[in-house]
Amino acid sequence: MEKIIVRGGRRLSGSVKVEGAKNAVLPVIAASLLASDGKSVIRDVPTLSDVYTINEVLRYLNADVTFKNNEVTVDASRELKVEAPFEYVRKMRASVLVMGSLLARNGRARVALPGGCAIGSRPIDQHLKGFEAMGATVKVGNGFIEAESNGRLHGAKIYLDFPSVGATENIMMAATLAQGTTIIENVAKEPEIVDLANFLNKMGAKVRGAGTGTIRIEGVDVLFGADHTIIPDRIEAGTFMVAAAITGGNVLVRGAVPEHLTSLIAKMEEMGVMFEEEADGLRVIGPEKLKAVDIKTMPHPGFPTDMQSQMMALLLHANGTSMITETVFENRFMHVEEFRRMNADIKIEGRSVILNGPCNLQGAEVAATDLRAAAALILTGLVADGVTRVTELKHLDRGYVDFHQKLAVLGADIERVSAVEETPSFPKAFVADLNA
Ligand SMILES: CC(=O)N[C@H]1[C@@H](OP(=O)(O)OP(=O)(O)OC[C@H]2O[C@@H](n3ccc(=O)[nH]c3=O)[C@H](O)[C@@H]2O)O[C@H](CO)[C@@H](O)[C@@H]1O
Ligand SMILES: C=C(OP(=O)(O)O)C(=O)O
Repeated sequence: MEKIIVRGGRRLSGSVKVEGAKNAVLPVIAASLLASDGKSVIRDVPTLSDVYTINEVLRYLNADVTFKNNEVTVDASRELKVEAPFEYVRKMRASVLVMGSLLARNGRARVALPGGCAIGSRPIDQHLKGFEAMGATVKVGNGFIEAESNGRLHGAKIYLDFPSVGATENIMMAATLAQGTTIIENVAKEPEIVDLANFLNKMGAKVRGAGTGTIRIEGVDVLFGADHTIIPDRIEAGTFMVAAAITGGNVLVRGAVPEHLTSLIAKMEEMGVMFEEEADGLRVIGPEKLKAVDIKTMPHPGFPTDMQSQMMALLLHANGTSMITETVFENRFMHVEEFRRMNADIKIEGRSVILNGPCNLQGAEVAATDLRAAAALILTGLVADGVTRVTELKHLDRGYVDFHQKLAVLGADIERVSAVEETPSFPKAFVADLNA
């Protein structure tokens, strides 16, 4: 088992480069399965364990995939298999995103039921409702969901009960090859949805309205491989914005797109953090004293749930009482107990957390409960008194490339070691192109 060891007390300065977005690249790779002709080239792909997993899923399905120098190429022109087994879905829930493409290409898809995870039960009923509206029959049994259509899917009018990111993506992908027009209402508006729509349109699809509440897709007969560069990761950018702010530092987050980060910037400004837009990114200047604020997570353009735990770390260090309300996931407060181990004054009340800062944060051995919690605990370690040891780094490696090394370059006292010897080691994500 590996650990990240942080010694608190350093102000961060310098610049850090943001990778391509995990939550954009996973659906884009899944969408590349729709091309029965030509190769897709996907650029700025981060070396994350989730990317290796989705590549494995595509290979299992009979696509030809390479991953080198942050570039994924996919040739899905051969006949595809229809099944994504549990071993992949268990590792990464986003494996269910191949379902829309497979159903559209093959008329059949069989994907292991994802089950719950550390942040909630995460059903996929809205994805399935969309497939059914387009003419598929959906059956659930023996741990699998199977969707089948008698011939080609047809266009439909679909209203999502909640603007689910995954359901919007899966239905969009399925609708690209359907006969006729599909209109999806109350869709997710995240920048990753727009990135997926842009990729699909480069493949020959006709998708309009991505980024608004209604998406309209005119089905086409065939899609082709396309060349696409993934948008920068707004959650990684946000995590480094918090790292700068919590240490009272001055950091240029290169590649950060301010329009993707409006709600986070607004909240951090309320806390006293200063921002300067520069040609290649966003400069973040932390104040001497941070002010407490209240936060409620919401679908985009509301405050992102994927920044909730990192902001909790920042608010533990702010002056006053704050409340964080989580409305997107039912159980995304597992990290609260770990923060308590670091002497945080924090309590859960229903879907909210109340915290009183500034806490006299103390280094401790803590375990990451999910990927953003991993980052948040490390951020807390940057200002805690003494040494913080963070374990369960498999979560971190799903979403951050070389996180400790990037922080070290900014001046943090941080290292990653194997737990037994506590000697330096390299994370999986640092080993270039495991799949080459
Ligand atoms: C790979 C990826 O892009 N992951 C992101 C995606 O996850 P994901 O696509 O899983 O998130 P959704 O937007 O679908 O889920 C949001 C909420 O809707 C519920 N729901 C969803 C679908 C459904 O059919 N039924 C249902 O009830 C979920 O349980 C959850 O409570 O968006 C989340 C919300 O911004 C982010 O936290 C994740 O980082
Ligand atoms: C919850 C997240 O991802 P996933 O949906 O892949 O679990 C995340 O990126 O914070």
